[in-house]
Amino acid sequence: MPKGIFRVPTAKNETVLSYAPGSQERKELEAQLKAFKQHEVDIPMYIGGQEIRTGNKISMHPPHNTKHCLGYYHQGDETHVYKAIDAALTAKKKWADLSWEHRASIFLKAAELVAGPYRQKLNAATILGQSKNAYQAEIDSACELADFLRFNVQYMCDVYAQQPESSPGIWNRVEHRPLEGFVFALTPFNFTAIAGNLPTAPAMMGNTVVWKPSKSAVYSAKVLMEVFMEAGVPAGVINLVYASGPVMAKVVFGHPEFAGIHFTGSTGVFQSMWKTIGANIEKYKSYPRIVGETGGKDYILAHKSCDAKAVATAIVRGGFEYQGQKCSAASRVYIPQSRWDEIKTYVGNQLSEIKVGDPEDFSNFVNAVIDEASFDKLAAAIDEAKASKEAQVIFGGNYDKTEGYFIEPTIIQTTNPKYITMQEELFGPVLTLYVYEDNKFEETMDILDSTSVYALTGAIFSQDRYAAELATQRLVNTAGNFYINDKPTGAVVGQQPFGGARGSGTNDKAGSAINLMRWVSPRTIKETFVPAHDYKYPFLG
Ligand SMILES: NC(=O)c1ccc[n+]([C@@H]2O[C@H](COP(=O)([O-])OP(=O)(O)OC[C@H]3O[C@@H](n4cnc5c(N)ncnc54)[C@H](O)[C@@H]3O)[C@@H](O)[C@H]2O)c1
Ligand SMILES: N[C@@H](CCC=O)C(=O)O
Repeated sequence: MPKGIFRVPTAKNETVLSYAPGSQERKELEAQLKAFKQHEVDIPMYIGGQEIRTGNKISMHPPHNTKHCLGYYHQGDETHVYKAIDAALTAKKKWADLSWEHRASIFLKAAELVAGPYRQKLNAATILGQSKNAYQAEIDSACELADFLRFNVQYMCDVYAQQPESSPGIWNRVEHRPLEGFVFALTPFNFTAIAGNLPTAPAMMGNTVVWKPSKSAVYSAKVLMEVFMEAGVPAGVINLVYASGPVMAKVVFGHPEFAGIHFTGSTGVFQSMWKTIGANIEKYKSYPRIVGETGGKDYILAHKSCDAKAVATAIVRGGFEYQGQKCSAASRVYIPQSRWDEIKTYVGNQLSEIKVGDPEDFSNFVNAVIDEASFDKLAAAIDEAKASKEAQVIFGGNYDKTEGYFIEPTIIQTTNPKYITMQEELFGPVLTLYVYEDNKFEETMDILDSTSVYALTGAIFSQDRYAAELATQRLVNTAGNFYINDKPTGAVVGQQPFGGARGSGTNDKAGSAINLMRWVSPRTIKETFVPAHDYKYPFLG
């Protein structure tokens, strides 16, 4: 037990390295990419500290070079999910009883490993497995992940420090117990940092975890697991399983010790899991915590007073970085008529410079989308727009899956502000734009508010302070992360706590004390120093 009231190191955001030609980090990353490509990796599951190989081997291929095989992972089944739950429950007591400062040390060490010796392994695995360019990998798998780990340690202390008042003669205190049972972490393909955060945040608070990554991000998940083990996460605290989503869901949500789910992914999957949990509610020992950050239909709204070049840059970066596969990516845009020609020219100039291709060639800004299903969905949306009377493809519109799943950055202009792609998440480099009459700014905000079920991120561009304030107020429920004169992507841990409401999730703000609070069950302890010896009220004499 601790013999001091310790202060953890103050968290600071990890510096983003430049990867400029000739830089040390670039040489290291290139060497790591080469090393990963030279031999096929064989990835086991990690359950209770054991490496589990089933022989049911699934091959992994870079989305931008589908003929290349990166290696294999061993697919599990129902029995492995049960094993992982048992391992988590077995490890639980010892882990929950470990003093918090030792848990803190483990995750602070993990952050140092991420920022140091594992940086280029994580970046290279993310570049190859998830088709991110060097900059996108760096801000995700190196910087955001290190930030999650360091800031969460600080927030853990903030949670523990929340203590009640005590009146004379008594001492009230609250302890933040981990949840009873195990936590299920279910992670998406698009951010290695999110895959690292979802199991570690509950674990940091004393929980043990069963973790299933996306099948498209197993390569980086394996490197994450190596980091956790080297940092000293004990056997059974985080168990990495690759079984299909529905198989995982059946076993996990049917288990009486299921204590909570930490999910990031699509809205449809989240809603179906919530229904299953609801249907099973009588099976559980406690009411499970359901934390999910899900889809978005994120917007840019430009006012007639906007800085046109800044809007154009926000469209290009916010819409097309990482192929628009950020939940925060700008995917619907509202532009006033009087500024459209100017903005369109700037967008066109920037897009004409952008190269699409393999992320291992550092000059490519846009790389491949994650898989064939995503490619086909995006290609179909583009074709539909080309054929529609309400829409036209004004930039891009080409696609090709010969070598990898490449979609050209595409802008659809529509005359219908409720056109299908103004409403539904596509999750790719396809953005839809509507030009409104300058005097319909307020009406356009009402349309924006009622067009989509999502409320994740949004941006207003305005040099007119009254218009900026009006939009901030009028659009209050349209985004959990709202930007003024900036693109709606790129939230930084510790600076812009991230998450949305409505159909975009439970808004428990990843990388914040709000999120960590979901992984504890507080117990209030009242101690009375001199207990009463008489039952009578004073006025009874
Ligand atoms: N709001 C946020 O913070 C945030 C961040 C990143 C991604 N996202 C969202 O994630 C989505 C993209 O990620 P994705 O394609 O990996 O999402 P996804 O919903 O397809 O998958 C997420 C995880 O759920 C699993 N899964 C899929 N179907 C399942 C089922 N029927 N039962 C149980 N598990 C199942 C997947 O294997 C994966 O591990 C987008 O909708 C994006 O907006 C949101
Ligand atoms: N936090 C990231 C998005 C994560 C979702 O994919 C951003 O703000 O761009």
